[in-house]
Amino acid sequence: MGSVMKVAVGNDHRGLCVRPRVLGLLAELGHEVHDLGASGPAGVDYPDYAIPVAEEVAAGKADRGVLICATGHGMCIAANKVHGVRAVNSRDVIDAELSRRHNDSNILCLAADLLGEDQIERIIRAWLLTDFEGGRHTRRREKVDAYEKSHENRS
Ligand SMILES: O=C(CO)[C@H](O)[C@H](O)COP(=O)(O)O
Repeated sequence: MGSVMKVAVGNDHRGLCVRPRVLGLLAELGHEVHDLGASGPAGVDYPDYAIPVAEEVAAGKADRGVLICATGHGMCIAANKVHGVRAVNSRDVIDAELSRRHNDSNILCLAADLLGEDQIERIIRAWLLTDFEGGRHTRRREKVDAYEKSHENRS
């Protein structure tokens, strides 16, 4: 059992099918969930969900974020535009764990079209429980942070 976190969650219409399972899992694990996802089947645009979740994480209002669309790609691209976000699109448990251990990922994107619900649950459980290793990985993360900071005010 890991520590209790605030987790912001977003989905578009294609992530709607797995939304109940994801929200239920996070609640079952005892996390504080902020649901920012689409609640109906009408076609929507993933940036409208990825960016609010990413902004919550970047502002420290949420510890982590989970985003779901058909492939995970659009959510991941949009979330990574927000400074301070390290979003990854994970397809398996090892991949998700490595993104925590080496990259300190703070948003997990998932592909509702390509992953079964059981696999999504396994990935989320592992990702939430895995810590950043620090050490040499901190130096590398800091280089990314420094680049981001030096470009903050450029248009
Ligand atoms: O995966 C996605 C973005 O990466 C979207 O969920 C997907 O592109 C939506 O497609 P459509 O409008 O055809 O339902």
